[in-house]
Amino acid sequence: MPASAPLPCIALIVAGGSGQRFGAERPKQYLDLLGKPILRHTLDAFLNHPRITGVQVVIDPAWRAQYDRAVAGLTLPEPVTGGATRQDSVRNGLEALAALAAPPARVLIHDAARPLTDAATIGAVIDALDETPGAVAAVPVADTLKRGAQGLVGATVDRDGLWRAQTPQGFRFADILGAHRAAAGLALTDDAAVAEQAGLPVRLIPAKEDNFKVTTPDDLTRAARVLMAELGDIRTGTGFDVHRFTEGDFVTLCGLRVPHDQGLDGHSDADVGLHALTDALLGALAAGDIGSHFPPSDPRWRGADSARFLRHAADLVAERGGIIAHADVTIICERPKVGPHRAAMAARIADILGIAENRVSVKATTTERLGFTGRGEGIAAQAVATIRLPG
Ligand SMILES: Nc1ccn([C@@H]2O[C@H](COP(=O)(O)OP(=O)(O)OP(=O)(O)O)[C@@H](O)[C@H]2O)c(=O)n1
Ligand SMILES: C[C@](O)(CO)[C@H](O)COP(=O)(O)O
Repeated sequence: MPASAPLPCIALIVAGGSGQRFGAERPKQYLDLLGKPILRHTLDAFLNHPRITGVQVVIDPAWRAQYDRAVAGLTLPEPVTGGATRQDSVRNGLEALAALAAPPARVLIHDAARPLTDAATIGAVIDALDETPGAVAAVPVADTLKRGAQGLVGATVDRDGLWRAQTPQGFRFADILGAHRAAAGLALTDDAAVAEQAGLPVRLIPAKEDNFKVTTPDDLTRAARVLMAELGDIRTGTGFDVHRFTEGDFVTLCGLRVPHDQGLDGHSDADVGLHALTDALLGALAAGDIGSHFPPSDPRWRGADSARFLRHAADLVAERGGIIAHADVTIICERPKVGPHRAAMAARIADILGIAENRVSVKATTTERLGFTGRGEGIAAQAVATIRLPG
């Protein structure tokens, strides 16, 4: 039997508040969080969710220009005008959805001021609607609760069974529309309370602490910290190396034996490219330089294959739980010509580092016959590497 199509589910994003507790010059949902308005973070979370079939935003038209900035580039239905309270704004949004030619079967009501909602929570709230008319994302209370009285502890409140309600709060559409209509005039701070008034069962969906509501400036700082931690600790290192020419008939460059009428002088195989890149990775890790890991005074490294040095640096990144995002090496010499070997060199580096070839670049330049490389006295190389460590 073919599986039935998922029921349409609209995300109703309420962004009609004025953010009095935040106290900014504009409502908090229009403030930037790491360069993007809070509202846009929220919208992206729902627009990118495969189970959400549409998004309707509720706003205060006084802030229309800010709204337009936040949704630039998106195709959304015209926003609905909010009301004096969150409850009014939600009801206005539901009425607008009810007026559609095809109202949705389900609705997820969500605060614009919760920009860090994860896909799993959205999915879990939607899934719960198969069994119950309502579902609310929530976090169990973990702290001991006190009721205050004139700055003193008046009483300790039993926290057993207590949860902190978040959004999204999901409902079967006809149920919550009726419940909101019936609750008009009451002062209820969330839609689960509206459903409760109507006697609708609402399931608690364990959610994440990171799905907090931006209410004060401290919350905005916290949200930026959470996003930065998700990005991880991104670092860039640079490396530079030089080896002089000596007698010989090949040079080793970026792990490849390149025929030439001279060789390169060095304790190891004198691979300037791999040495510069090893230093770039060590630099990104703030873990010293190639000389401190492989001292030239140590006979073990005489004539060594420099791939070993580079692999060691890559292993150090992996030991820290990191990844190598890219590596870029520039070889500086008049001769030999590097161009014909560039692709093979990049492939060799990618192989040593265990990363995709499209994350490695090998370039070459001359110095217009200027300086020691220009006079053909040796080869220099510089490298840049970017790594990402866990945040
Ligand atoms: N009249 C209102 C009040 C609130 N909201 C929205 O409801 C969500 C949660 O409300 P809250 O955090 O209380 O926002 P504000 O009312 O803006 O804040 P404050 O209470 O500090 O003024 C927010 O996304 C807010 O924009 C709304 O759409 N219409
Ligand atoms: C809906 C809500 O986000 C659930 O925690 C909350 O009720 C919003 O309003 P509040 O004024 O910040 O309580």
